Amino acid sequence: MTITAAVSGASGYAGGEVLRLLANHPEIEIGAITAHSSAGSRLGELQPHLLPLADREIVETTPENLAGHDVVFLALPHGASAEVAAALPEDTLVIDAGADHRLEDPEAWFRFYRSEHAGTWPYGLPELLLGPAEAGTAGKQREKLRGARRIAVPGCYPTSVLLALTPGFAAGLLEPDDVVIVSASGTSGAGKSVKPNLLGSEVMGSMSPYGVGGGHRHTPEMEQGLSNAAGEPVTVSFTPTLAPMSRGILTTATARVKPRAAGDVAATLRAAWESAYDDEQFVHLLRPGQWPATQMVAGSNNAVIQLAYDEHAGRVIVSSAIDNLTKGTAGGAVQSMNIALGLPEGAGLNQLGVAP
Ligand SMILES: NC(=O)C1=CN([C@@H]2O[C@H](COP(=O)(O)OP(=O)(O)OC[C@H]3O[C@@H](n4cnc5c(N)ncnc54)[C@H](OP(=O)(O)O)[C@@H]3O)[C@@H](O)[C@H]2O)C=CC1
Ligand SMILES: CC(=O)N[C@@H](CCC(=O)OP(=O)(O)O)C(=O)O
Repeated sequence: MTITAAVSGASGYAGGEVLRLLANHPEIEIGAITAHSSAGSRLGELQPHLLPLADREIVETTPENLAGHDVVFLALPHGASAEVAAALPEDTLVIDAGADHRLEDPEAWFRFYRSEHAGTWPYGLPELLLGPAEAGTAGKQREKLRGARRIAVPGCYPTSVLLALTPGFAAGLLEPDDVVIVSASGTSGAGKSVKPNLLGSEVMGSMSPYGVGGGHRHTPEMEQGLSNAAGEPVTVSFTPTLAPMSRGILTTATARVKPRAAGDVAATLRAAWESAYDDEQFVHLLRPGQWPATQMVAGSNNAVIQLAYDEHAGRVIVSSAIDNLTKGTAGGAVQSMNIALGLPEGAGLNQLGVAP
């Protein structure tokens, strides 16, 4: 039986990437392609790389146009998806790439988004460790996605950070109050609309931080996933930076190691990350000494991770690289769809990185 999928926000970066992946998905037929101000245009005018879909018409994002599909992907600005989703039948699989349904705590939502919380949906990060290994609750998020009909895809920075740090927290090896994270993102993370700080002349050959001082809205999403894994509240200091590249996130996260990780600390740390990801097809712990680079994963659903123990400072340093539009958005969305529908988890996601 053919599975039909509608994609909203199809003129944008996230929606375009969902379409790129679905065009190669063996089980999916692409149905309605919707957006807003570009409704009435041909997809080829806005997404010229999606050659097989170039003649398809973009229509307005309305419940009527999204009706009648098995799956609906929402890649809309924050605040727009809750209303659209509420008008869709409960048995339609709705996968939201936006932030509206990611957070469990309405107060944290209000603090960072200044609007009413729309609710919490199962979080679309299948490899996420759910709790401390010692408490015997350390299943993974994929179990919560099987059969789900509403899924909230993580933010791109939280994907890179949670994959990097949850193994250490779930294993009880890291102090919860001394976590420092710096991530560099490609400019596509900010979406397609024109912003002065994203003009080529501002970005090319230059890097700068933004959202400095704990203000970035992904902070509570990171703390939510890390606290659940640790079984105790985790506080992070997160600073994003903008890098002169179109795609990719490189995260460097450091945390103080608990005294209980005595003995060969480096080996204890590595064993925790190995056991978390040994069986994963998309999350790869690199060979010792090899460090992540965004090119390794460009256009692919893979995440690459490496860690080192800094004995002098008593800290673990974890580096992760993802493609913000693939594993960080559309790839995570398609992977979650596969799990929800009982398809092979990697269907349509076998692309490798394109380095150099
Ligand atoms: N870029 C990234 O790396 C990531 C993005 N996301 C999330 O995905 C979502 C889309 O982001 P991104 O693709 O980057 O953004 P873009 O600005 O590139 O695209 C936004 C899309 O939303 C459509 N749109 C705008 N306003 C409305 C509206 N009122 N009703 C319906 N559609 C509307 C636009 O249509 P039109 O052009 O026709 O007006 C366009 O298709 C956001 O929630 C973002 O947070 C999540 C993770 C990573
Ligand atoms: C470079 C850049 O600007 N990145 C975006 C994050 C993109 C993303 O994942 O965000 P959502 O939570 O909106 O889905 C930002 O910092 O706002």
